Amino acid sequence: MAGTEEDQKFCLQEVLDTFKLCLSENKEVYLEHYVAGWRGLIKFLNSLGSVFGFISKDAVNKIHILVTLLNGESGSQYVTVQSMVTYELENDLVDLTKRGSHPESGCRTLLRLHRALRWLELFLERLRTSSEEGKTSVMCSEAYNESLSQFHPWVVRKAAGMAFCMLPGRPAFFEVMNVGPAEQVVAKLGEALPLISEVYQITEELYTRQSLMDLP
Ligand SMILES: CCCCCCCCCCCCC/C=C/[C@@H](O)[C@H](COP(=O)(O)O)NC(=O)CCCCCCCCCCCCCCC
Repeated sequence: MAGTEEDQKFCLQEVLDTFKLCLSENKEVYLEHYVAGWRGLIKFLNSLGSVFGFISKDAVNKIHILVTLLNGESGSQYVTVQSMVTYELENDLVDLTKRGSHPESGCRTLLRLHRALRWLELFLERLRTSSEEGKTSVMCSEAYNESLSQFHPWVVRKAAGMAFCMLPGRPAFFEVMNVGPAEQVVAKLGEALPLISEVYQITEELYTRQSLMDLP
């Protein structure tokens, strides 16, 4: 079925463009574009094969929760991450210390993606500075161990570790990024990373300020 979203090829440029759109003039993070950025990344993950299915399934679930909130009757409160946080906190829509009546709040859902964004930042930086012989599986697991893994139970860490071993080598990986020869991929990564870092940093500061870093 040509033309469906699933069929469209991943393109790093597209993800870059989406992350560019994420920040408003006064440095608020637009939820719509944040979610679209993740959608693009998941397209990439899906093109790597079904061993990554359990990862993309969880990410798709989380995106779905956020999109439902965005399109719901209080959608106007979810335009930016900042407005979402204010709205959910003011209306007691967040389980702050233990899981209760709001297991799928926007705040806790976004926090999971936010933690994964740190992994992405570390991984892409390794990829950008790697040599031709660099092993993507090693870069990926190092980035994971430095970030996301601390939030995952043993069984998830184990499954993730096994999936990383199935990652294609650097040349095939670069090919899937779909932006031309290796030097161009490296240049595009260099463009994308500051944008991803800034979105990460702004969210990190907001969540820290509001004591939302440990949402159950
Ligand atoms: C390219 C290789 C991709 C490797 C992806 C590395 C991340 C590994 C994450 C493993 C997550 C396993 C699934 C389960 C997760 C959940 O338990 C856990 C906690 O949620 P809960 O509190 O609701 O229970 N969820 C999470 O931590 C969120 C994980 C979201 C992962 C999104 C990963 C998307 C990866 C996109 C790859 C893009 C590559 C970029 C190249 C340009």
